[in-house]
Amino acid sequence: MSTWKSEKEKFQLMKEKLYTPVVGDILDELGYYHQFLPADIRPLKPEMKLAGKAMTVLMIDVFGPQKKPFGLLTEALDQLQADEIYIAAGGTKRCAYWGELLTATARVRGAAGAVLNGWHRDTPQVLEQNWPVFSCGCYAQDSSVRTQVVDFRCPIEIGQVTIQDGDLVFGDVDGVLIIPKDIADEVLEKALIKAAGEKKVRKAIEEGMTATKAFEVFGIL
Ligand SMILES: O=C([O-])CC(=O)C(=O)O
Ligand SMILES: [Mg+2]
Repeated sequence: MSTWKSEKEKFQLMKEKLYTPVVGDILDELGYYHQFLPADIRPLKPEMKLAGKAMTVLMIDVFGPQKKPFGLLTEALDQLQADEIYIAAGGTKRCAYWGELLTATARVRGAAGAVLNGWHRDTPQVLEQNWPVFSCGCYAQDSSVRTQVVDFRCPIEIGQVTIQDGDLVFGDVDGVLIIPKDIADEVLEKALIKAAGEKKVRKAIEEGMTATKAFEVFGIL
């Protein structure tokens, strides 16, 4: 019996009660050592948080005008589902992979956010939509003559992490974690327990307990 009644409630709970450090600790505990995306993938604003299911997107470099500009980009966007996160990788980051109009398209479909192993552009127009975008930073160079989406809902890799379509994506100011779908519920239940434990440790320390004693008593740091 899980702590949440629906997927929606699960993602809400993740955003309210969990933070990436505590979930990363549980993944380590279970032997999953390579689940954090590289540290240069950051939220546009520190308070942005995202939790949802990966909708994976594969990009490549192209050079010059294309027979089908952007490749399968619009098709990928138009089949995004509620609570999914558009997560794109591939190519050598020669241009923006995301912007104002892509944000609007994904947002009105109920998608939960975007994660790019690349740049975004239209920063003020993305920020005013108040919707979580995580990227390597901003750079306005256009994509139409430099990249294409060649596939989606296929495996992708970012840094040391392999991401399958449907894996859980969890992001906050400290980074972005990929939680493999087969172990996600176990990881989240354990993380909720650890987060509650961390609160107790902090309280004990604030009331005078030494770090050594706290670790001995609670086994958490
Ligand atoms: O063309 C792009 O790379 C993205 C863009 O400007 C937008 O979404 O508005
Ligand atoms: Mg634009």
